Amino acid sequence: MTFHKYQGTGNDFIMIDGRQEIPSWSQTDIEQFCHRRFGIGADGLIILAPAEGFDFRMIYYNSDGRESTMCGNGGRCIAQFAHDLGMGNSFRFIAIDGPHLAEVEAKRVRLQMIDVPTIEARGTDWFTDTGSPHHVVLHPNPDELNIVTAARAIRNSEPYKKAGVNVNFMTGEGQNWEMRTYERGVEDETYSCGTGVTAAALVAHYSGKAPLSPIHMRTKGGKLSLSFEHSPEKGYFNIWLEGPAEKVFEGFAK
Ligand SMILES: N[C@@H](CCC[C@H](N)C(=O)O)C(=O)O
Repeated sequence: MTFHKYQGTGNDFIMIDGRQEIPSWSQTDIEQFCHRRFGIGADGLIILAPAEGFDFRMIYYNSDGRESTMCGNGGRCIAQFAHDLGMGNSFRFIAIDGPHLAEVEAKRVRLQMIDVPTIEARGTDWFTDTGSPHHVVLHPNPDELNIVTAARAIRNSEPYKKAGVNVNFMTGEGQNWEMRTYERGVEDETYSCGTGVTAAALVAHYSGKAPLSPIHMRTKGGKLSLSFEHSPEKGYFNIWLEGPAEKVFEGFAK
């Protein structure tokens, strides 16, 4: 099979052009492709497939080989992939959480995220769904945290235990924030998470610590920005995630 490798702020994906044929791989196959020692290595695998009425469909698998919910960095990378395949500069595609718009310019991609009507307080933390489920913790110094231990304790507790959750630790004020993310389905820290940045930035605004859009979020793999509008009736809407996305290499795997 021919594959392409993309990264968006260090969140990395195996990208497959499924326009002619959609591969029918097992969970074990995909887990093996994503393995960083015995495979190509990636946080996830994405298939660009045809979709009637849209430029393409995004099919996303976590590195555990299971199909999952929306991936924001994956959505930005697949738009860059579509651009590199000669499909244009702006796209309307369908993903598991619904339609998305994306705009590509000079290896930067803006992706419209789904509306987020609600953010729930969970003790002193927060929960929201930005296409994928995210638990958000305001933490004074995420850099000093043993993130795997801290995140797994939350991920494996109620109410998340069965379906899992992504866990984010963030700090900052005003328009400049930083965060670290533990991803469900990778079951480890990743360098960045687009739906996680979206969740964290919206929580920063909702909790009153970041009154203005856009919010700039530094992740382990680079900076992403989130712009949005908010009203008490609708919650968050017109949400755009922006940052770098690029092809790293392509190859052939047996
Ligand atoms: N890396 C992603 C999130 C991918 C989905 C997540 N691991 C889940 O299963 O919820 C992103 O950039 O949003």
